[in-house]
This record gives sequence, structure tokens and C-alpha cells, in this order.
Amino acid sequence: MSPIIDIENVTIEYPGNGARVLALDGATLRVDAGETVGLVGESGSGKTTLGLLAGRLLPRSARVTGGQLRIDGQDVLALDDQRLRALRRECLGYIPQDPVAALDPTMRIGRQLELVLHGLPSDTASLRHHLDSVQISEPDRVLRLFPHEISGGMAQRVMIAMAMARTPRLLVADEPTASLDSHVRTEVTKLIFNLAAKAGATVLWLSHDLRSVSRWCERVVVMYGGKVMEDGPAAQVLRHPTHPYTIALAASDPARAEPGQRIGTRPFDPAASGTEMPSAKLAVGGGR
Ligand SMILES: Nc1ncnc2c1ncn2[C@@H]1O[C@H](COP(=O)(O)OP(=O)(O)OP(=O)(O)O)[C@@H](O)[C@H]1O
Repeated sequence: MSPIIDIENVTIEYPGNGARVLALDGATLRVDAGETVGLVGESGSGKTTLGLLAGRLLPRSARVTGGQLRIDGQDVLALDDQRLRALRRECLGYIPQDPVAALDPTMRIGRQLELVLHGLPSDTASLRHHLDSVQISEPDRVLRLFPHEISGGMAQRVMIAMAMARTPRLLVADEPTASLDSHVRTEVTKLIFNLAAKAGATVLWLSHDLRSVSRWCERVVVMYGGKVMEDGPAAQVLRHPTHPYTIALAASDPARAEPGQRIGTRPFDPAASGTEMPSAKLAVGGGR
């Protein structure tokens, strides 16, 4: 059986100020169906870029300059628009970091959910059911509201409902609790993993929160400077890290971490370790 995510040596650049930013620098990752994978790494290490790549959801300015990508066996970079839309619809659920920005400000919540459900039952009872599944109270009222009329936490629950509405095979969640108050983070994290388990979805969980990763993910992948640095069972990677960056990372022991604790840039000094790994590499030669 082919892996659900098969990223091979992918390189992605963004135009920067006079130079290009190498966001992914030969990233390789294989994930089998049913796995729960925590993708961790400091800010700028390439997690979001890799998550967006899975659905070819990258901003227009991004340029894939090398490598191969298969999602659920399909060569995503070669798909035409129609097939790409079908892949996103049939296979992928995506929960973004910023739910409010991801919702269409001009459209009521109910209408946006209806569009996601295209081709599936989308009568009021069905819409209500999807909001119930993410524990939104008064779903009938919420269906009639515009995004600016709901809180950030509610918007994130709406995004979760949309991501799960078509029972995705792969759920990519990009720090979905980062914008939430600490007291609801645990609850929302549990909700997402429970819904994913019920749907039988593979989860790629992009996070700075080591505690949530160690609690919910069976496997941990550590990124640094656009590369995968370490990859293995969560308990092993976090308890017996081998790469200098992961050693520094795991020094902030997840068991002692506060809920929502972010992984900073503090722990690892590449110069001191003798390893050259700037976190966001600048490609030589200026813009393209
Ligand atoms: N739209 C963009 N335009 C230019 N550079 C970008 C863009 N998006 C990301 N980058 C750069 O690409 C590199 C990787 O960023 P990315 O957002 O993938 O990292 P990340 O690990 O997800 O960070 P964070 O944890 O802060 O979300 C960084 O240097 C970032 O500044």
C-alpha cells in the first residue's frame, strides 16, 4: 500500500528581500494511512509550507524547485485544476492557524458549510449536525451568522467542522489551537483527535506544543531549516533524541511543559554544535 503522504526531497522557495528564502530544503516525509504525526520545529522551520504543500495550497509566490510529492498515490504537482479540486474535496481536510482569515467574510457560516458539503446532504438538519459534532451550541443561530459575528474560538470550531465534514482521509492541522485561550486548547485538541479517529483519518499535526504532541501523536517529525532532522516514535524521539536540535528541543521536557508552551529558538546553537543549519536559508543569487 502506498503511503498517504509521500514527499521526496522537496525544495520550495519564496521571494525575499533581494534574495530567495529556502522554506523547504530537500524535505522528505512518508506517512502511512492511519498514523498520527506531530510535525514540530521552531518558527520558520518550514512546517506550514510543508502542510500547505500537501494540498498544493501554497501562496502564488512560492516556487517548488525540486522534488516529488504524492498524496494518496496522486502526483499532486502534476494534477490539473479539476483533479486537484477533487483530491482536496475527497481526501484532504485542512485546519489553518488563523480561522477568521480563512473564512469568507461576506458569506454566512451556513452557506460556507453548504459549499464544503457540495454533493452531500446539506439541509438544515445536516448543517446542524456538523456544528453539533464540534460542540457548537445554538447551531441554528450560528448558521445564520457572518464570520465577524463569532468569536475566534467559535470560528476555529467552524473550521474544524468544515475540515471534517467530508470525512477526510488526511487531516492537516496547522497549530489549530495557537490562537485560542489556554483553557480551551486542551478541549479543542481532544475534539480534533477524537473526530479524526472516528473518521479514520491520518493526522499531520503541526505544532509548537510538545505536550499536545506527546499526548496525541504516535510519531514525531522534527524540522529545522526546511529539512526533516529527526523522525520516529514520539516517546523515543522526545525521550532519546539524537540530533542536536532535537536534544535541545526535548530538554524542554514535555512532561514538564506548560500547556501551549511554544518551542523557541533558544535551545539550539548551530555554531556551537559545529553544524551549519540556519533556520531560514537564503538562496544565493537574488530574486527570480
Ligand atoms: N508567503 C511567504 N513569503 C515569503 N516567505 C515566506 C512565506 N511563507 C513562509 N515564508 C518563509 O519560509 C520559511 C518557512 O516558513 P513556514 O511558515 O513554513 O515555517 P513554520 O515552521 O510553519 O513557522 P511558524 O511555526 O512560525 O508558523 C520562513 O523563513 C518564512 O519566513
